[in-house]
Amino acid sequence: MKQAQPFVVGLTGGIGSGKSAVADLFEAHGACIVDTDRIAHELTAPGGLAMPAIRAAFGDGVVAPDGALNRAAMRALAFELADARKRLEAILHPMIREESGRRCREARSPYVILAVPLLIESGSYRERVGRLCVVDCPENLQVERVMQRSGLEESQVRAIMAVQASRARRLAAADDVIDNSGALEGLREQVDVLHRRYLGLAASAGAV
Ligand SMILES: CC(C)(COP(=O)(O)OP(=O)(O)OC[C@H]1O[C@@H](n2cnc3c(N)ncnc32)[C@H](O)[C@@H]1O)[C@@H](O)C(=O)NCCC(=O)NCCS
Ligand SMILES: Nc1ncnc2c1ncn2[C@@H]1O[C@H](COP(=O)(O)OP(=O)(O)OP(=O)(O)O)[C@@H](O)[C@H]1O
Repeated sequence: MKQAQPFVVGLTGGIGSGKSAVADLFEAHGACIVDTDRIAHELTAPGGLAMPAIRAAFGDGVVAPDGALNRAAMRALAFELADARKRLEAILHPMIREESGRRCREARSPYVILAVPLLIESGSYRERVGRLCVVDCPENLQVERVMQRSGLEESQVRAIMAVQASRARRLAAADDVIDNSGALEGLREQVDVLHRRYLGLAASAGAV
């Protein structure tokens, strides 16, 4: 008999909005998490499947001595030159799509959280999800939190935000919105409510 597929909930939000913090809370409820940022990092780790193509496209300057992607060098290229970003995405995105699809199919929880920063921007992910959950906070908080976490300058964070969907566009596409404009503790209760909702949706969809 064919194995039922888990119900897929797409989780998105701008850089630093709090997707990882939210995903951790869903995981604590037993949901499988498929995180495309994590897959992108795996593909670009030492020996990563994407590294030969990245080296061929951009040269040794974007490769660290251990063979991993030199993320700072690549970031400088990708968020300053649209053409470089497109070439990087053309290498990574098909690999990320394939691997995230495989992980979703193999997930064995009633619903799976598919965390994708560029979900709104990408039609192929929207087709894949049964529900779209957006983590939202004001842009100045995104900037503040990313600067604190990564040591990037404000202009660097804003350059990344400039190539992402706007807050308004994300909110317009959302089925569910998690407000992360307050303290981290405020997330738990919102995730509890959504967890129950997603269990119900998964059951009606006939997922495992
Ligand atoms: C340019 C790179 C090397 C910079 O690495 P860095 O360690 O600084 O960032 P990291 O990968 O952890 O991503 C952090 C955040 O940046 C944003 N971001 C990353 N890539 C992109 C992109 N192509 N377009 C818009 N925003 C992006 C997302 O919000 C993401 O959560 C890296 O982001 C990358 O390889 N990007 C291309 C792959 C991609 O599109 N990843 C997004 C997930 S599908
Ligand atoms: N409500 C909050 N209050 C204070 N700090 C927060 C809050 N939510 C998230 N953070 C912090 O902000 C940073 C970004 O959060 P998180 O990594 O969850 O976002 P993200 O959307 O996954 O980011 P990215 O797009 O860069 O992967 C982290 O350092 C996190 O600990």
